[in-house]
This record gives sequence, C-alpha cells and structure tokens, in this order.
Amino acid sequence: MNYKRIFVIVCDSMGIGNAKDADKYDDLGTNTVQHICEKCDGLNVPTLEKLGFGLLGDFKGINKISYPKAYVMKLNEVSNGKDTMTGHWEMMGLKTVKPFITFTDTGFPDEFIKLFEEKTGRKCVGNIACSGTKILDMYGEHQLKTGDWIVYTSADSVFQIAAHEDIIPLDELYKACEIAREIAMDDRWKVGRVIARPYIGSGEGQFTRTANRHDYALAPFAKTALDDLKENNFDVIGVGKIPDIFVDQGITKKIRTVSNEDGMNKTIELAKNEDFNGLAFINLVDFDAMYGHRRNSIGYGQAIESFDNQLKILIDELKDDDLLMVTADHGNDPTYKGTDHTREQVPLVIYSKQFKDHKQLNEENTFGIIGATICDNFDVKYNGIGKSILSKLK
Ligand SMILES: O=P(O)(O)O[C@H]1O[C@H](CO)[C@@H](O)[C@H]1O
Ligand SMILES: [Mn+2]
Ligand SMILES: [Mn+2]
Repeated sequence: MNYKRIFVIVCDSMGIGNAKDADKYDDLGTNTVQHICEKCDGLNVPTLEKLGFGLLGDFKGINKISYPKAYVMKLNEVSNGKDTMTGHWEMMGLKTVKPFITFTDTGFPDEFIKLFEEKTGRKCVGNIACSGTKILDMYGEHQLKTGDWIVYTSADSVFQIAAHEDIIPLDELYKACEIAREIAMDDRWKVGRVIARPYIGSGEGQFTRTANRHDYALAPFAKTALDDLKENNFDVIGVGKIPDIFVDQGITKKIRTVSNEDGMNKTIELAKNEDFNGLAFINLVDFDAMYGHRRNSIGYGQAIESFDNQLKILIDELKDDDLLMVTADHGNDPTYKGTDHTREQVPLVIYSKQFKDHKQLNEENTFGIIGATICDNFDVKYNGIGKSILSKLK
C-alpha cells in the first residue's frame, strides 16, 4: 500500500527513556514521559492509549492495551548529540558523528564576543550557560537601562540573544542574529544555532518571551530525505520550527505557528483541506521550550493531554490513503537535574485507517527509518541511514 499524504508530528523532547548510551551523556535513569506520568499521578490520553502508546513503557494512566490501533515502536538515536537538529536530521537520514561545538562551561570566547559587539554596536552581558527565563530575571532590568545584548548558551550548541522588544526593535535583533551567525561560521565557533529570543514585560519575574523567536541554524551537512522528495516534485510542508531546522532546504511550503495548539490546528486544517502529495512535517516545540527546559512536569503533562485531544480530531480528518507518524527528537525529562535535554529513546507511533494488522514492532536503531519509510512510500531514492519499514505496515 502506498500513501498519498504522510503526516509526521514531532513532539519536541517527548522521550521515553532507555537510551543504551545514556551514561555517556550523564542521563542515566531519565525518562521524560514516564516521570511526567508519575508526577501527574497518571495521564489521561485516551487517543494515544488506543493507538498503543502504553506499550512503549510503564506510563502511569496509559494502559497497555491488547489491540492497539497503530504500530508502535521505540527508536534509538545513533547520532552523537541530543539536540533538535541532530534528532530531526537523523529522522531524515543524516547521522551526525562529530557533535556540534558547545560553550557550556566557558561561555563564548572574548574574541567572538568582541567581534559581535563591534559589528552590532551594543555591548553584551551574560555569556553563561543558563535557562532562558532565568537569564531574563538576571539581566532584563540591566537591558532596560542600558540596551546591552543579553547573550547565553546551554548544554546545546547555541548562541542565544535575548532582547526586550521595546528596547531593541525586532529587526535589529534579527540583524544581530544574522551577524552572529556569520561570525559563528568560523570553525572555532561553529554552533548549531543562533537563536533570537525576544521578550516583553516590565521587571524581574514579569518578563515573558514572545512567539517572535527565530532560529538561525547551520544547513544540514548533506542532502536529506526532504531534498530527495522535493527534487522528485513531492510536496514537503514544514510546520512550526521545521523550516528553520533544515534552513528551508527541501521545503516546498512553510507554515508558521505560535504554539502547540496552533501547530495542531494548522495540521488539522491541512488534513481537512489541502490535497497535497508528499509530506507534512510538523514540530510541536512547546513541550520542550515551555515545559521540558522549565522543568515543569505538570505543565508538560497537561500539554500532552491537550495534544491528545487534538490528535483525535486530526485522526478523524485523515483519509484512507493518509499515513500518520508521531515521534520525538530527544528527551527533556522535567524531573532531572539541570535544564537541558536528555538522551533517550523516542516513540514512533504509525497509524493509517488502512491498517488491518497492527502490533508492536521491534525497537530499531536510528530515527532514519522514518525518512527511509517515507521515501520508500513515494518511490524516491533514499541516501540516508536506516531501512524502510513500509512493507511491515499492513
Ligand atoms: O532555556 P531556553 O532559553 O528555553 O533555551 C533552551 O532552548 C534552546 C534551544 O531549543 C536550548 O538550547 C536551551 O538552551
Ligand atoms: Mn528538540
Ligand atoms: Mn530544547
């Protein structure tokens, strides 16, 4: 069976534990979904439950049912890293061997900061690894008075620039990010992403970040399944952060979103009204940005429950020849120390109205089976890692 439209939804950071190499990342024992379920005293997610999500772990409230509506499986990441780009690129065929450079312990070198200050005409404060909301409490008021940039990093390969929207116009912030991106093309400082972090508000504890965040990523280091699809005239619709993660490469249409809810609404809209032939690739970043990094288990749990409601609506809109996959790009266990991602397995839930025989599939190495399966479906040559499981879906 071949499908005309494939929907891949990435629940950003919704890991399910069990990474065999978690110790190398100092993430032993992490399990994002399991620990959220425990903290919430059980999650109420009837749609995910019916699909068979409960078979992927011991998730309080999500029963292990006998006749799941979907195929469910666990995927191991083979790339070195646990960030968004590494995870998404692997899904579309790329194995990242050399991890992106990080400045977690040291901050960015003086030479880099000086160049950035010279070229943008503003000074920098911060330059430490920090949570993005905490850094606003530390330096927001300083920025209101001085107009200095607030810059910071994390365990991820990122240079993040926070700017109050009333003090530094958005255009100027975006321009500064382009400048930082250009400087950070030097091998010594080649971070995965420069990120604009605009915010509003009046003082400590009052600052809130806006949806005008923008990411300036490195381009994928080789062609991905998205490029292969586009070159063969299939639609590749990137929803939410997806176009940023692939620097628009292989994308034929971009749909911006402001929240998980908005992302799901726009996906439902696509399912209802857009007669495309190819892939709709959706990222739901709130799980990660608003709850995982904020170490907010209850909020994360509620976000999964809301997602589950919208997933039901989406499934009701799917046509007979549609295929749906739900997965994640890494973990971000809100019960774990620090505020960074966690190295975990991710779920892969595969659903179509056509399926007659659905069951749990064996765990696979590499997220690349997603790209492989999509290309196989459209009869497009796939150059990435991972093997198609299309023939197993019946
Ligand atoms: O703490 P905030 O600013 O949300 O930043 C987080 O978001 C970044 C990009 O996803 C990560 O690298 C982490 O630093
Ligand atoms: Mn992510
Ligand atoms: Mn993140």
